[in-house]
Amino acid sequence: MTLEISGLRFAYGTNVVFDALHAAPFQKGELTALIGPNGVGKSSLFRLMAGLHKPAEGKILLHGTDTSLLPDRRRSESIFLLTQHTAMKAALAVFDVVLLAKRGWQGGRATSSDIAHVEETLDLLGIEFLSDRLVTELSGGQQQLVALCQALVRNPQVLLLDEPTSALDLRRQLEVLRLIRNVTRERQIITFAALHDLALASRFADRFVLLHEGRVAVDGNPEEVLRNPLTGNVYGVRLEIDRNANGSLIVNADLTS
Ligand SMILES: Nc1ncnc2c1ncn2[C@@H]1O[C@H](COP(=O)(O)OP(=O)(O)OP(=O)(O)O)[C@@H](O)[C@H]1O
Repeated sequence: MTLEISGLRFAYGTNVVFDALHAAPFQKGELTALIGPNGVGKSSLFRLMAGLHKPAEGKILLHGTDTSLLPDRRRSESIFLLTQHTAMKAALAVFDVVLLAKRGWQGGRATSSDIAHVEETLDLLGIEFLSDRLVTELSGGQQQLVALCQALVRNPQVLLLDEPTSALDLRRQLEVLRLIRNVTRERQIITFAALHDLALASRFADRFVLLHEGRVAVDGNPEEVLRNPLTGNVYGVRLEIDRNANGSLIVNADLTS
């Protein structure tokens, strides 16, 4: 199974965000970090992939099927988008919002297997102790973990995570990205995460895709992309890349002017 993007053109009115965007196919079991400066189009690309926007031209193909032709229900079962600003406005318990996500479009009562799956997923993210708390009364980071739980419990084929660690503390950022990478491999999901912390992203992503001026500017494994001189140029910084004793990449960024 692959996801392919070809000849994608998309604009908000006269603001052209993508102009003939192409990317090499994305494979199942791979975590891709979607990177680029603010406003480059990461969230817009996610919304296009999730079918919330329609491209003016071009296609997004999942298993060779144009995703814009999939019925809404099929598309929402296959592709899950976790947005940056997940609204947790209903005064429902954590367990119930995750169960609602699990049930999705199905009517009727929750089965014992649904309940077991919700419990397992809360446990996987280490937030089973929040089960009975109202989501409206959680911290920003706790809400982000609940939203991730909603994503994982759905078992999508494509997982789109828009800045999934932005509200998390240092340890949680590492734990959550490790979990996302492991789940991606074990369940053979095609996962994308929009991330701004390139050093953190390089520790867990298989592939970096850097967006710039409506296209893919650099694409490759994290080290290749970070060492490509274009990457620093796109961000308007001088980048120096090193490795620490554990083999993790160190990313030093300096202003060029
Ligand atoms: N609903 C909208 N209507 C009009 N323009 C929009 C809308 N959403 C985004 N844009 C514009 O489209 C461009 C891409 O925005 P997008 O949110 O996709 O960028 P991003 O890479 O996700 O940014 P960030 O890193 O800041 O989250 C920006 O110029 C933005 O101002």
